[in-house]
Amino acid sequence: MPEETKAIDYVMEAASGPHFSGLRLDGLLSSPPSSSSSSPAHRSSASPSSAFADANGPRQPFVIGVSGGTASGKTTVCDMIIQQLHDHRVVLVSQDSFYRGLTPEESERVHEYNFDHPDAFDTEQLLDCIKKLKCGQSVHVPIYDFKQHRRSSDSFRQVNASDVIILEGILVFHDQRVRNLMNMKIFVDTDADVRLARRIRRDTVERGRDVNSVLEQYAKFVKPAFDDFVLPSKKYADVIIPRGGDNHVAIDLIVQHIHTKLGQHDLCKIYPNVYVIQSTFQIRGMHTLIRDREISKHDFVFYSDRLIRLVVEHGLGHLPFTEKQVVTPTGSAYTGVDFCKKLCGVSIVRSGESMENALRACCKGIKIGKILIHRDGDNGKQLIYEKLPKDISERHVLLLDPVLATGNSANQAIELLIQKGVPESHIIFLNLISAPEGIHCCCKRFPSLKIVTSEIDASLNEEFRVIPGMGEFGDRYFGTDD
Ligand SMILES: Nc1ncnc2c1ncn2[C@@H]1O[C@H](COP(=O)(O)OP(=O)(O)O)[C@@H](O)[C@H]1O
Ligand SMILES: Nc1ccn([C@@H]2O[C@H](COP(=O)(O)O)[C@@H](O)[C@H]2O)c(=O)n1
Ligand SMILES: [Mg+2]
Repeated sequence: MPEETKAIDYVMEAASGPHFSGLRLDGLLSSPPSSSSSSPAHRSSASPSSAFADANGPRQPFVIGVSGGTASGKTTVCDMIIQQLHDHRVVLVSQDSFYRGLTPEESERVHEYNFDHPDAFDTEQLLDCIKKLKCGQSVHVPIYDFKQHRRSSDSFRQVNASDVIILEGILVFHDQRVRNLMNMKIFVDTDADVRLARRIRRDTVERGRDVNSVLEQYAKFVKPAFDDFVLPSKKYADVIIPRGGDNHVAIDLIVQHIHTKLGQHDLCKIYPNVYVIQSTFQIRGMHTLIRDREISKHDFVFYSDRLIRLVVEHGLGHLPFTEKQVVTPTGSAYTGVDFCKKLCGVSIVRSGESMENALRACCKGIKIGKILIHRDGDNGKQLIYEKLPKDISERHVLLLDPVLATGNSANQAIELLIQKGVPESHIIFLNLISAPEGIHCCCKRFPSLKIVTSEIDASLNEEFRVIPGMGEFGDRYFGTDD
């Protein structure tokens, strides 16, 4: 297959194959999403907040390299990707920012300076910057002035930690050490005549050049360096985008791919029945509020309720449905689906009761049973009280508990439901946050159980409390923590 005509999905495949396995990609490697034929819900997952921390320790940002000849549309493509990744934190770092300053002699004879040679860049500084960003540190990126051919001596651009780092520039694939930091490499492939025309327009309008100097520089340095350094680095690309920013299909596919890579928590890969709701800045904002120890009780309840509602809605998406046709007021037929009727909720008392209102708000007249697991003394003995619908074995059960910590109570509750005749696969356990230990505990014992959560936290501490967690949810929600 000629390189120019490489189908985007073919190169995508290459990107997620051996290339990725060779890199540290904690939590970013994904498996294909699974969905049951009767369940319209999509597997999606983790969040901006989990880009750096997950069950297996720090998670690194996703680094994308974008290369291509001058004026091929690199910056334009990056801007489009950033726009479409609106619910993730994305930073753009340009290789141009790392142009070396010129010596006075070089400045005097600037027309003889080759800005397209790899030596024109301070690659050590670029490497240092990307390495720091990968570790979650903020960096100061130089500001380069194309009119003066120098960096600003007194100002920098502060670039903060993010989920996605995009590094763009004509020679970002030239140095192997820089390439090795990238999780995905994109080459913007635009016809040379088009590039030259764009460059003339851009450099005369934006970079203070005249047409003659642009053409001279192009013939003397830009074109030879493209042939010697830029074009040979195209072979390192995972994805080649013909026509740059005009290629909306390619950009959509790239964005989808990045979403998938960012959206997969490791535990979701290990346990295909674990679902983490798709994170947005709204969801992250709500988590930030309810985890804040200083929040008022009123706000804690308000934002918990909002989040619980989202988890419940997502959980309902995993229920089976039947096809249903209705006639609209225009007299036309609309083919849709009918909700699953054989359904009930079961809350694990007491904190699970905080989720009952959201369930009632979503499912009119739903029956809700209760399970109370009571520790009897210090000998590990537990008493279980239950009040469950009589026909529970015929129902799908939404089991409610806002925090999954060790998984012990959840396992007892699930065991009881199974004893009552509920098939394991008919139980959906809904919670706001889950500790990895709890997920392991429940999913190993009940592999057909589904878990829907809004965030997976880092771990449990020695006191078996979820970290960072949100404290005693029931006490905070019902106001008994004073
Ligand atoms: N698809 C396009 N159609 C028309 N003009 C474009 C297109 N892509 C980029 N340009 C213009 O061409 C110039 C170079 O694009 P840019 O994205 O800055 O390229 P690069 O970063 O590769 O040098 C800019 O002035 C930009 O507005
Ligand atoms: N002082 C400078 C520095 C760089 N250039 C040219 O910029 C091109 C790279 O930027 P793109 O956005 O086009 O990728 C490169 O080809 C250099 O020739 C310059 O003209 N003056
Ligand atoms: Mg550019």
